Amino acid sequence: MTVTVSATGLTLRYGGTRALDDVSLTLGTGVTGLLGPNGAGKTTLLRVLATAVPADRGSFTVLGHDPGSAAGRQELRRRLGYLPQNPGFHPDFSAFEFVDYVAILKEMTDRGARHREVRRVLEAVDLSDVRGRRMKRLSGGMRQRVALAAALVGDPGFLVLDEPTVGLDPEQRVRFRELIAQAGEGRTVLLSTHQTEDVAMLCQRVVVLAGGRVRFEGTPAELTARAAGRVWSSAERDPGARAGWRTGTGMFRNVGDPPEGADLLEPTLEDGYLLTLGDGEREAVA
Ligand SMILES: Nc1ncnc2c1ncn2[C@@H]1O[C@H](COP(=O)(O)OP(=O)(O)OP(=O)(O)O)[C@@H](O)[C@H]1O
Repeated sequence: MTVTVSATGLTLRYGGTRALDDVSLTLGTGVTGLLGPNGAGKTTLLRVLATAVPADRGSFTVLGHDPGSAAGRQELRRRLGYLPQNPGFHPDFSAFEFVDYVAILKEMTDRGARHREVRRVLEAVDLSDVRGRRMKRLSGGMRQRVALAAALVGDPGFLVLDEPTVGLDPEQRVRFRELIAQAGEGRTVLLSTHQTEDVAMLCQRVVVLAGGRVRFEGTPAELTARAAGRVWSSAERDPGARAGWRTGTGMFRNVGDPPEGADLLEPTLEDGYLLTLGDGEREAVA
């Protein structure tokens, strides 16, 4: 993997809360998923990497740019696309006006070139037909796509997406996956999500964060492999299971340390994720 983003010892406190606690990681081109329970520090990490908030300690570089200096920060921001958790929309802006507004903030001063770029990114997210429609009249899924289009303005090398698929219906979610996969070709994309399925379907790499610390960094297959031999079927909930539930077949699916001779099942990425978290943390999983 050619490293494009590298972070060392990132630490950030909010009062008594350590939102990030000595986080080190590396990213390469392609899509990396960031998983973690509520309050794990995902949004904080994305905000730090997007230079929206400085870390108390630690350092990082993005595409060779070090935000430690004003010049490095500016270069980094020029190469960055950021879709925050709650992008603020002016409800009366049209989709075109919203993306154009972001393009102006991204220093695109030539009106003609800027408008061509706005049309290009709206086309990329399949919204050319509704570009004149007011934001307040777009569906939630369309609004998310407008926000993605805005993040894609200027062809950024590093794309940071904070829970981009939240609130989307299954069809929109799949459509969004297509767009993110396309965006990940030749770019570094880091997206946070609570959907282990998004990670299994989309990501080449995955980072698990809990309590502000990195608990896992690797491929989705490696995270899934953590649950190999640790998922089994039984007629009743196995008391030794860390998690267990009756599935649609009527049988229980148990995750944990199986008894002798258990009827083992194929693990999923979600199983590997659950086993990576501690007991208290697992309860916090959304
Ligand atoms: N501005 C802030 N002021 C005080 N505490 C904060 C602030 N932002 C985050 N925190 C705290 O830092 C910790 C990490 O929060 P963060 O939002 O990064 O987690 P998250 O993994 O994104 O959670 P979620 O999945 O719920 O969005 C939490 O304990 C949170 O309450």
